[in-house]
Amino acid sequence: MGQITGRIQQTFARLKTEGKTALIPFVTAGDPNLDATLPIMHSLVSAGADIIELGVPFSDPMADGPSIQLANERSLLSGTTLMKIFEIVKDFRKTNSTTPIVLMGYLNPIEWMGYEKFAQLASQAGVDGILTVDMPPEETGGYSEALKANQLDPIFLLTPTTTNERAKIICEASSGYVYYVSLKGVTGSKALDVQEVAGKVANLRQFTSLPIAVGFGIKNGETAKAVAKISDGVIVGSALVNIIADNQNAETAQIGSQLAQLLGNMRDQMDS
Ligand SMILES: O=P(O)(O)OC[C@@H](O)[C@@H](O)c1c[nH]c2ccccc12
Repeated sequence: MGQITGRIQQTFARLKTEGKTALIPFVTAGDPNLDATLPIMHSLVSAGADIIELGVPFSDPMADGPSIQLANERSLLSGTTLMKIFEIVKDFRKTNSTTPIVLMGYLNPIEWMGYEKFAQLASQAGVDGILTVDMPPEETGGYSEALKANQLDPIFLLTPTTTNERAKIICEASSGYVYYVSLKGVTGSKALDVQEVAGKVANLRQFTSLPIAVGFGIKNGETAKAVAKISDGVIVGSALVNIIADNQNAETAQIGSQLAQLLGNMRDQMDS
């Protein structure tokens, strides 16, 4: 008990020795359908993903913009549940034992299942970290404890309006990495000010030695490269989810290759 499996820590340690920044794609599990998710995950890894953020669909995803809201709808329509997501992760682990998986979502489905049962099943499936958008780190009431007891990293969000006082609390409650939200607004927003983000990330370093990954508004190789220079991880969501939407009636292999094209370009630019 209490032993950290540490796939996330190991990944960041490896990247550090390679002089690279983590590339972290987000897709909603079950989008456009349940069968597509496993091959999509493998495509993302082949294209250079270091960690996969897998969205757990929810009917009222208030932090999400239109693209990911629609992904949530497609996923729920295709019958995605937490239990089915655990099955997908289990299948993924049959051939990939190294790429960390972070489940990303809202508290409601997790509360329904109960923290302890959720944490046990997620861990058994091969999940590594949990990011619950609407869980404030100050009021974890057994949530973080249940995760940690099951070797899961609790990951929390920091935003441009987070005060230093709260940043300290959030960093202390986190393990694995912390997620810096680059701008005010919802997912899939337009412009990200790299200079401003650089200043914020530098400020956060005083509160944590954990890796700091940045998400929101990164949609091409150029921005990915710029953000990679000033952070430890580049998170890309809506740009990938838009590709899934545009190809939702295509063969899964086609979706995978389209996603790999964008992600591979980001990888190349980040590493160059
Ligand atoms: O979509 P963008 O702008 O590329 O940002 C990543 C983001 O989508 C992903 O990390 C995410 C999906 N849903 C969220 C809810 C809250 C915070 C972050 C997220």
